[in-house]
Amino acid sequence: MLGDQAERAGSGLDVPPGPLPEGTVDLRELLAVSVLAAVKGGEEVKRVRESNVLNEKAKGKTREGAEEKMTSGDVLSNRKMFYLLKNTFPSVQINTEEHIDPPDKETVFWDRSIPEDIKEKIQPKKVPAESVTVWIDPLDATYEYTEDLRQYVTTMVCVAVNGEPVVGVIHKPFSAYTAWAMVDGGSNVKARSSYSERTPRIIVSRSHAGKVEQVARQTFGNKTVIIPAGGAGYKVLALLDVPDKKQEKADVYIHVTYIKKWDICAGNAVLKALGGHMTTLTGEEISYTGSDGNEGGLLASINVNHQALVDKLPDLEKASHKQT
Ligand SMILES: Nc1ncnc2c1ncn2[C@@H]1O[C@H](COP(=O)(O)O)[C@@H](OP(=O)(O)O)[C@H]1O
Ligand SMILES: [Mg+2]
Repeated sequence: MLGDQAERAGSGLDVPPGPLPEGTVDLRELLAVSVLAAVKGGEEVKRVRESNVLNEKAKGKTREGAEEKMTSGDVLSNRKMFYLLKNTFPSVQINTEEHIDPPDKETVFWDRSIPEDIKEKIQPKKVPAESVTVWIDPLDATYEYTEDLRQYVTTMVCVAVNGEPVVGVIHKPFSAYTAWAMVDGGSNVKARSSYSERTPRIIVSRSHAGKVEQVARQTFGNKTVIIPAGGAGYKVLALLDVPDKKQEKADVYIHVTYIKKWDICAGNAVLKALGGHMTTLTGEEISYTGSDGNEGGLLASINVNHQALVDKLPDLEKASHKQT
């Protein structure tokens, strides 16, 4: 099935097809290459997991003291995704989670094919190359990946224009599923038909939870259903209509600790394209340019009153301080 999907996404070439025009980039082409990059990265992620040789390493610690891990899945996916995008759009700023080792350069190029569904739904749209920032997460839910909890794992690409998330791709390598969306363009994924606003099921981190569980209960009531899950990509997909048996469903996604922009940009773009919202806990938009960190926590929702949720969340923040 992944084979079909890779075919639909186009394929990589090992020789350059000739330069694209400089100075401007076409967001539709960026979307097509982002889908291809997420699929190709996903193939590496899957291959390494199936080999059972992860070469797991500690990368450091989060501010909260959780161990940050890195595996061959992260490194090899990163190389594929980064060079596919960099070789196709050399003048675009690309920010990626993992370190790139220039001697390890990969010769992989886009074959210029745009998948039919993208051609049908999206019109070409040129923007200045310098206004674009691409964010790559070569393996979201690394922690769960090392525990062989494959359902949580995604690869993601996001394209921001002047800091606004505009194109998002979230790919599940182990389910051969890809969601993509472009703000004011189109998408291959949609919102569910209904959401529970009064008693929302809240999806939260299982490995970087902070105090999110206690405070969510204090804010939304003791009966609130809390779903702990890995991966920011997975948690955004939980808010949407995703045809994957292993995908849980939720009404709101909340994250209270620090998080990096490559973890959240693609989900933010997808939600925004579908009329949803991803903001800090105080309702501010997140700018996907400059620094790679997001300090204000995360609140993501779609087809519910996002502002009403924001208005409840100061309580959540106060409650979190009381708990210490
Ligand atoms: N406090 C924190 N500091 C740094 N990264 C964090 C973090 N909380 C979450 N993340 C990152 O955000 C992603 C989703 O987290 P979670 O699964 O806990 O919801 C994971 O990305 P990666 O797996 O890509 O590293 C995780 O490492
Ligand atoms: Mg990652």
